[in-house]
Amino acid sequence: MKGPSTTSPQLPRHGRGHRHSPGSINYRANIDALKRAGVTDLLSVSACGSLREDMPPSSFVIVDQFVDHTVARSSSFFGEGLVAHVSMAQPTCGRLGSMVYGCADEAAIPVRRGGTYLAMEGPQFSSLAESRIYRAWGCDVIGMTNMPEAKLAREAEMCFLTVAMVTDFDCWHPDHAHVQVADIVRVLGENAENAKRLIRALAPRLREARPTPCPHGCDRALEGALVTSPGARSADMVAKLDAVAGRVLRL
Ligand SMILES: CSC[C@H]1O[C@H](OP(=O)(O)O)[C@H](O)[C@@H]1O
Ligand SMILES: Nc1ncnc2[nH]cnc12
Repeated sequence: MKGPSTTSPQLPRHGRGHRHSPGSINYRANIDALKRAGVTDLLSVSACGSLREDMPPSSFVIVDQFVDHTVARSSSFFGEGLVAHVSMAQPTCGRLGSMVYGCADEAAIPVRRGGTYLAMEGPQFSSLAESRIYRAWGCDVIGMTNMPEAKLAREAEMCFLTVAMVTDFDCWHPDHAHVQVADIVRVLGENAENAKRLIRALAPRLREARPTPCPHGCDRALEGALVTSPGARSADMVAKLDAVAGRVLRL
């Protein structure tokens, strides 16, 4: 979501025609490009499996926590020559969460506030044993894309929120067949209109809220996070991170 006087750009993370697998999406390029385009608030709308009986297919869940179980992705903009440690204690933006919840309520879209998203590596779906473990861990929904997206959005000082569109019961439910792509695509199609209504309702609310700083500090996440002393910073890294971290690097 871009600043007050602009429209809301959308970015299909799997590329046009769904060419990128969850593990091969260039998440850093996506977040960097959005930051350069002036985006301040990022709503991640994602198809997810449900790990709970009371979050059935077609329901929407406003995710507020993540368990990152991905293993093979670049999950930070920072590293050798420019080290930073941001907090992920509250990985989603509470202000964005309240706005989305209000919009869903007004638009009579069934939505649940709060849920933990298990990010798996994929691209294969989970085994029954894995699905049962994630349920035992207290996770609510499962997907393959929101990590490292949420971590990178935090490093880029964006307000970030995931709306999980539940499409299936993964493979743990004794009364439901295990998940298949065709079911996900069908349920997504049935819920596309609700997702569009939600986003349309959110845009004007964001425009009203945005002139004020984020009350949860998402837009200041890098303050106090850089540990590499100015004299030891790699000029290359500083140049590369001009959009993501320019605000604090120029201080
Ligand atoms: C097409 S089924 C599996 C695919 O769906 C989800 O993607 P997204 O989060 O972009 O909606 C899931 O994480 C998998 O990547
Ligand atoms: N069951 C599932 N596991 C992982 N990603 C998903 N996306 C939609 N359903 C999913």
